[in-house]
Amino acid sequence: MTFNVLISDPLSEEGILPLRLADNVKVVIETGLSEEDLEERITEFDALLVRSGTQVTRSIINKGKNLKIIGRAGVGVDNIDLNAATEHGIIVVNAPNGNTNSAAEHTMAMLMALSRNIPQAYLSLKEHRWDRKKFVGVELRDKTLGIVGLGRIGTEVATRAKGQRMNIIAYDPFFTKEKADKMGIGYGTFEEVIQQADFITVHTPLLKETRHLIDAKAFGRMKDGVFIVNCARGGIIDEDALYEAIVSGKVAGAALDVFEEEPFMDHKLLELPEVVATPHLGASTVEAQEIVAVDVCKDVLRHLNGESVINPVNLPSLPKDIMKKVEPYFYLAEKLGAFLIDLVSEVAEEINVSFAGELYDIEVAPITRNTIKGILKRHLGMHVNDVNALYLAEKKEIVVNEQKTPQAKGFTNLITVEIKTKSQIRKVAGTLLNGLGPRIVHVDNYRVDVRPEGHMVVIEHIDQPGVIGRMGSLLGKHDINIATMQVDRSDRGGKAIMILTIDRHLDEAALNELLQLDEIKDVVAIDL
Ligand SMILES: NC(=O)c1ccc[n+]([C@@H]2O[C@H](COP(=O)([O-])OP(=O)(O)OC[C@H]3O[C@@H](n4cnc5c(N)ncnc54)[C@H](O)[C@@H]3O)[C@@H](O)[C@H]2O)c1
Ligand SMILES: O=C(O)[C@H](O)COP(=O)(O)O
Repeated sequence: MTFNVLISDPLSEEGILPLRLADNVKVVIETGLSEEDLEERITEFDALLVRSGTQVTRSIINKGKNLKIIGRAGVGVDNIDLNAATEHGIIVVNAPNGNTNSAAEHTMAMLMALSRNIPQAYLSLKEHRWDRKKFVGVELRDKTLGIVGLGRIGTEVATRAKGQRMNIIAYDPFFTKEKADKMGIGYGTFEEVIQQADFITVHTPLLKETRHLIDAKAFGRMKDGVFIVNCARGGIIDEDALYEAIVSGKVAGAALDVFEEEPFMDHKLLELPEVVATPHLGASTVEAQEIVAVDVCKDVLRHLNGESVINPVNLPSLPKDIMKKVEPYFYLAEKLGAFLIDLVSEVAEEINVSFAGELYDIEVAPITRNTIKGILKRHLGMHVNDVNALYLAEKKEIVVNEQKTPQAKGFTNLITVEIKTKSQIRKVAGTLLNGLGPRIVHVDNYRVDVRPEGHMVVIEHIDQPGVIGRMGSLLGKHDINIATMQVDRSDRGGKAIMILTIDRHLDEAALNELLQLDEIKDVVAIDL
């Protein structure tokens, strides 16, 4: 099978080599497409690769009938409708580490350009003026740099600004006084940072919570003559409020790499001589572009080839060593879910997934996702996947619970899946046997030992002599060969269960005839 990959923003040619070298991938590069063009083109593609230039809207995602993955060669995913992607089961990956250094260096360049009026002075020279008085700057040394958002880039900026002998004070919801002491920088609340800083630089993502984080009210609390730097995202700073703050003299100057609307040709902020600006160049270095493109292309390839990705955005990511521990359980978990839902004859209202034994100590959320996927696929079809399984369960108003216990009833590991409906509770448990693979070991309260694969029949019957023989002859009459059989009972002469694996699907005629046998109470055909 060949996968079609569309690249709709300029990506480093060296960076996309992994895709070009893959023999199951066809790469198409088409940049500058309008939303309408992309809606039309996207239908034939399995993967879409973008930078910040392409707005991947819900309507584009809706049209992406074959779309399996959207790759962002960079950090910010605010140009991608993540909810729409998740609902459609499309995984979004980014390349969060590749441009950290470049963005931090660009921030420092902007900070210095701002403090020493370099762009304005250069322009003046170009216009044949030798003007020294107009461009007297300020030093960075001993000034306080307020950093809002101390993630990858914020941290790198802090290190570099210390080298400029600046005092740093930072705010981030995940930053503590202890961490600040270790880094040798100051810690403050958002209010403290913006009140104490001579220069403020923002390094948060653009989220609902960070949109206009720096607004007129925030400017009002800052020192007079403060300098502002934004090399993160347009929209974190309210541009109208910034304009007013500069005109009023509250803000001495601003260095901006990013804007609320991009691209643009005219911007009122650029009319102000106190503003220095670049057209979103923070990640635009040869080095960063090569790394982000390689990283994202490799993840796209992994996903298309059915492997786990390294940098998922709409799925929690797991470190490699943990993934190695949980991945072997995915198949068992999905099959347990698929097996159980076929035994349930009403709408599932609650799904409880319990993990025991060695699973007690590991991150089981991805295993739960696979169970839910197995359950939902039965009725919702193949488009259910790891990305949208939990979202779809929530949409169907199914409560999903996850539990853990150290005791595994004699097994080294045990996954128990229980489905509650209005009037039923059914459960199945399975284990991964060392060297022997997955097994179903409990169905309701019966003990069995069945490989969860192929064509199966679950028969609930009364424990009476001859029932197995009658059932066997009936299947024989329908030319259905029994490969394995497991039987267990509640008590002698009581309720019992039979699980058969057979060589072909149990057709309706055979199923109905089985139901005619007096001792047989229920028959379910399951194909895993
Ligand atoms: N100009 C460019 O070309 C360029 C290049 C790379 C990254 N960026 C942008 O820079 C930003 C940061 O990137 P990163 O790689 O450092 O991301 P990151 O995820 O490592 O760091 C972001 C930090 O912001 C913090 N944060 C979130 N909400 C906050 C709030 N309300 N107040 C304070 N802190 C908050 C988070 O806790 C996190 O630590 C992103 O918006 C990214 O898109 C821009
Ligand atoms: O979020 C990012 O990674 C940067 O804003 C870079 O954007 P770009 O890939 O469009 O340069």
